[in-house]
Amino acid sequence: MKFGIEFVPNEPIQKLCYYVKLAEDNGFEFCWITDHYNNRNVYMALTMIALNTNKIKLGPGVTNPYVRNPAITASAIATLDELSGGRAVLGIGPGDKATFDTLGIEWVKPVTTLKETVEVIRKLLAGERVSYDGKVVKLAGAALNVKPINKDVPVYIGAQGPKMLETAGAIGDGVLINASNPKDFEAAIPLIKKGAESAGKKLEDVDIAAYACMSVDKKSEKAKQAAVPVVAFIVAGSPEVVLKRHNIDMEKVEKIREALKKGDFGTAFGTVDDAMLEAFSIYGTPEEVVEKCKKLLEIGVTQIVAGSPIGPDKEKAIKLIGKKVIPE
Ligand SMILES: C[C@H](OP(=O)(O)OC[C@@H](O)[C@@H](O)[C@@H](O)Cn1c2nc(=O)[nH]c(=O)c-2cc2ccc(O)cc21)C(=O)N[C@@H](CCC(=O)N[C@@H](CCC(=O)O)C(=O)O)C(=O)O
Repeated sequence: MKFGIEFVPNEPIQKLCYYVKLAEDNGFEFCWITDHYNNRNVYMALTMIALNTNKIKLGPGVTNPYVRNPAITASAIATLDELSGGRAVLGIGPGDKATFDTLGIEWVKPVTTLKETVEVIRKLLAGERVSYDGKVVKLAGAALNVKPINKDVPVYIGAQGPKMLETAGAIGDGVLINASNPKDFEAAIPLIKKGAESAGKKLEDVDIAAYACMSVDKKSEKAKQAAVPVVAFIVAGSPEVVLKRHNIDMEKVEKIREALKKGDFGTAFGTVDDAMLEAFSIYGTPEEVVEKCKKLLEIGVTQIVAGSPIGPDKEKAIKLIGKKVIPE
């Protein structure tokens, strides 16, 4: 079981560098930086982190094929790979509709767009001059001057929907699934397997990462309370099929959605119940978290990504996970 860590670049990058170095020193193998237009730039964050670490693999977790031309993303990843000494990974997903509505971007054929984007990025990173006349992606003789150290930069697909999961199995070296509970992986893994096999691969060729809301502390109740705000947002953004899978009280979901819209965080967070916390987070003492991680491993998850909030105290949580959760 591999362990990754996720950071949202919503605080000064120097602070993120400190946390990622601490994570590297505590046995985390992957660092994933989220990509949303309104936070600090993902590639500037990754550059600073690369210069302040020397082992941990790092990349966007996840970017999308709409806000940058594929050649720009390929150039950024090649540059990151060169300056990190071959440690770049590319996490890319379909992006989210709310963002594209805000930016006036049309969310055209997300599955097709992602497939074509990943195909041309791989060709560019392999040093090819690329002409491509796809349904969405068009290139006419594009080529990079910068060469990645690793010609096969691993590509992880951020996916949740069934078609996207199948596509991820087919085109990805890994899948990053925003989920924390075995039930979600029971549903996802057969789809990833189907996609992998349709591309002549085996399921074992795909790194299945649980991109989890994690909260670890010596005191279980403290860890639980720290997870509440993140779980409120996950509940509000979850599709009905996922909420029903976990028998979440739909009236409470509506109450949370309304409260978040109004900025009434007290009501929103106060409505989060234990069923929601069990469904959408991995929280507790290190011992409790180890048991929850074991269940994910049994179901076929191969990487656990400690996502926000990581713990009530990030620094303590990173050390606790390193010492008591990540196997020697
Ligand atoms: C497109 C969407 O895929 P989805 O995987 O469910 O999208 C939800 C999220 O995965 C997506 O918003 C991600 O970008 C969210 N996301 C992040 N999004 C961000 O913007 N930034 C991040 O940093 C980020 C991190 C992240 C990490 C893990 C993760 O799992 C997701 C993450 C969807 O609706 N899929 C459906 C329908 C697909 C579809 O549109 N099909 C159409 C079109 C087919 C075609 O495109 O050709 C059709 O069938 O006609 C499906 O998979 O079945």
